[in-house]
Amino acid sequence: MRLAAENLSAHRGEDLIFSNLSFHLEGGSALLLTGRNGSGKSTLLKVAAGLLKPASGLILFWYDTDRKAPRLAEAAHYLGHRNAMKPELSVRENLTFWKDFFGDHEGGEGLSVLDAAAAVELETVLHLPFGYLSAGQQRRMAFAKLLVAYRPVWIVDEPTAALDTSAESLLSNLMREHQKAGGMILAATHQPLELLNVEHLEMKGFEFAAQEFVP
Ligand SMILES: Nc1ncnc2c1ncn2[C@@H]1O[C@H](COP(=O)(O)OP(=O)(O)OP(=O)(O)O)[C@@H](O)[C@H]1O
Repeated sequence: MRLAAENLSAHRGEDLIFSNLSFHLEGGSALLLTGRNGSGKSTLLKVAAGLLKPASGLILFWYDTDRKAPRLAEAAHYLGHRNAMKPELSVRENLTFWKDFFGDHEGGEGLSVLDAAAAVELETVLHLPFGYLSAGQQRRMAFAKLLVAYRPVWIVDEPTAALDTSAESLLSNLMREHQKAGGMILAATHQPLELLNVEHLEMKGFEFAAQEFVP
């Protein structure tokens, strides 16, 4: 498994947020994006997840040496700032929806809804409307969405924001387990995540990008 980003640049509105970024990742490794607020971390993750079109460059993903995915997004889960759960549906209904909607990607199998909830230590609140959970419980449950359907790549934006230290280490541990099973992680964070085989990329923001841009 291999990922290559070549000369990526992206705009938000009129502003060039980053330019000519390149990185390479192998299965089991992680790219950790750091940088001040507004420096472009979420923008880069959205480009990787196929939610924003880059102004230039490409992201390519290979399952093995000679088989390329049509798009990285098809092999990836994306967990953004928002949890993407319906507040009025129960936790079980939300996770069941996502499990059916995503289905498993080749190469692995997602956990059952109960096992995924147990993995984030919330199996006792499956019957509650998602909207009743605390902010930290909601974030943990949103993370369980990554577990119910298999994807080799996890793209996660501030996955542990608003979490207490024990939940932070719980999710870090689940991310390391994903890496040990050969998975890849792209993460933006202000907290230390303690992932394995980490490449760091510090985002600098658009003032810097404008100086660097070579169209
Ligand atoms: N829809 C938009 N239109 C115009 N500008 C935008 C839009 N969305 C974001 N931006 C700008 O793009 C820049 C990069 O934002 P981005 O969310 O990628 O930063 P970030 O590094 O993830 O920040 P944070 O650490 O606060 O999450 C910011 O200056 C932001 O104001």
